[in-house]
Amino acid sequence: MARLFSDAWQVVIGIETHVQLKCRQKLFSRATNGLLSDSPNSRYNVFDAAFPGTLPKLNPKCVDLAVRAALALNCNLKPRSNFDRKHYFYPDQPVGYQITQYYSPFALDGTLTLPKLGRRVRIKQIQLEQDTGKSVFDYKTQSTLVDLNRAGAGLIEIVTEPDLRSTEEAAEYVRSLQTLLRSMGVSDGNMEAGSLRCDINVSLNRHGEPLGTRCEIKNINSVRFMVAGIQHEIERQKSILCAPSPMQVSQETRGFDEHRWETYTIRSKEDAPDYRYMPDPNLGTLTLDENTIEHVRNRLPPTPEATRNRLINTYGPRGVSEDSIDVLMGLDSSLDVPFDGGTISNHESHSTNSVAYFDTLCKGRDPREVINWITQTLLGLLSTMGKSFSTSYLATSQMGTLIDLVSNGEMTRSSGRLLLRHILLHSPSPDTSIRRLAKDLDLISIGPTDHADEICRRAIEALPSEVAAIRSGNKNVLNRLIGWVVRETKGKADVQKTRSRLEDLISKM
Ligand SMILES: Nc1ncnc2c1ncn2[C@@H]1O[C@H](COP(=O)(O)OP(=O)(O)OP(=O)(O)O)[C@@H](O)[C@H]1O
Ligand SMILES: [Mg+2]
Ligand SMILES: [Mg+2]
Repeated sequence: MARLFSDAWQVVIGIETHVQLKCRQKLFSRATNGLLSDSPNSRYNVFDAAFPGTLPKLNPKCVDLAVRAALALNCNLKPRSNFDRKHYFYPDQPVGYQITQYYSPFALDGTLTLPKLGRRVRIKQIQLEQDTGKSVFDYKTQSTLVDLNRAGAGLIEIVTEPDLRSTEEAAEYVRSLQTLLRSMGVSDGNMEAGSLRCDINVSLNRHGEPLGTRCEIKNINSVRFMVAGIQHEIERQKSILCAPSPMQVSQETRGFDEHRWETYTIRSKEDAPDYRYMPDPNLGTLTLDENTIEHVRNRLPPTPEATRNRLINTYGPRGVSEDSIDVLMGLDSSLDVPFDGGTISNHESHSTNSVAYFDTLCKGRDPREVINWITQTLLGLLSTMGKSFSTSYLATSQMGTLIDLVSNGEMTRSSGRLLLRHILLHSPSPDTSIRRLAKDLDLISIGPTDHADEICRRAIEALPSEVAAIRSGNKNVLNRLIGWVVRETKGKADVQKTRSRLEDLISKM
């Protein structure tokens, strides 16, 4: 009964995504964009701090990246658009307004098709705007500290029509948008670091009836939180609409409580700030002529879809599964260094790092081995260390040597794993010889030498009753002898080779 009741409701979701542009300098000032590791207030200039008399100057490189995003999302680009002031008073926004494009955004009417669920999501508009600084409340001194490093950084806000119908669709939308923007070199798209943040609008209505009133969950920085926030919002709105004396959902701006996994009221519609939008008199019209747009269009990096197809066609026949290609494509690193978006390159390496890393490693190697090392061993080790994926931990030549040492039997797989772990923990310099390091760490296998034979003989001597059991047909006991050899060689003995060596020796007894 409860199930039938809940199915009567349609879930409607629209998403506003704020994306930090991967540009060296800010949107209207020449200050360099800050990194998370920078000390507070080390990356701003007089304009970002709103000194009187300073004027904005549009950074064409931000425009260039914004145009890339709009083209990748199939938008119509407006030949002329303008900037407006949106007023609100927060300490991390010294001038008292944010410059955005309210009346006339530069891109309209795009689409993003969700690759797995197949739904076409309409993009209502994209606007260029500034980021704010950050305020941090210090409990010790009971005061608010302001960091202006992020103030004035270039953002685009990508707004969908209310086209999404479930948490699955919302999650796939954000993930595919993230992959698209990364592969276009538009943004790091790193949700945890705040370079991609979403406002999620949720409403419920009965099928066939007009849309319900939306509540907006602000500033979501992970897909998990987004899904939990939407789920909670659906239940909350349902309980209002289905109460014994049903009520209307009131329009609200809500937050997501990461500890309680619930949304909570930030402000109601009545308390909504009056932004007093007005055209910014200090900025002229942003003009985008056909030549500029064509120039960007002709040099767009391949879309994730094109890259995925290429990978499947090239490596599929050589045994690499589509699933592992999807894992690889989801690995894009978030670069530590700000990227100067002005240099458009149609080479994938700056944007789809993990793919370029994989392509390079596959030259002369079995792609199945390479994909396993990247998506299983490397990724597994990184997750136990709480680190995120990056191709910068070891150069392709070093990773290549490591893979070769294992493939050609000079090192066991478990020693290779140990070596990789050592490298991740100690970050040796890019010119360190991996073979040398493996030798220094005593990880090079014992080969098919007398030494290996001798250890197997010692195992046979040490475990006479096990040998007797094997000789009388109990083959499983061989594992105990193999275990003994592996322990004795501190994991350097190759298990397969040890097995056949022991079998050979025992059969000759
Ligand atoms: N009934 C609805 N249910 C769910 N989502 C909706 C509904 N109506 C509109 N939306 C979505 O709400 C979002 C509105 O974003 P938009 O930027 O246009 O305005 P805003 O939220 O009022 O402004 P701000 O940028 O200041 O937050 C869009 O993504 C839109 O698809
Ligand atoms: Mg908006
Ligand atoms: Mg909004």
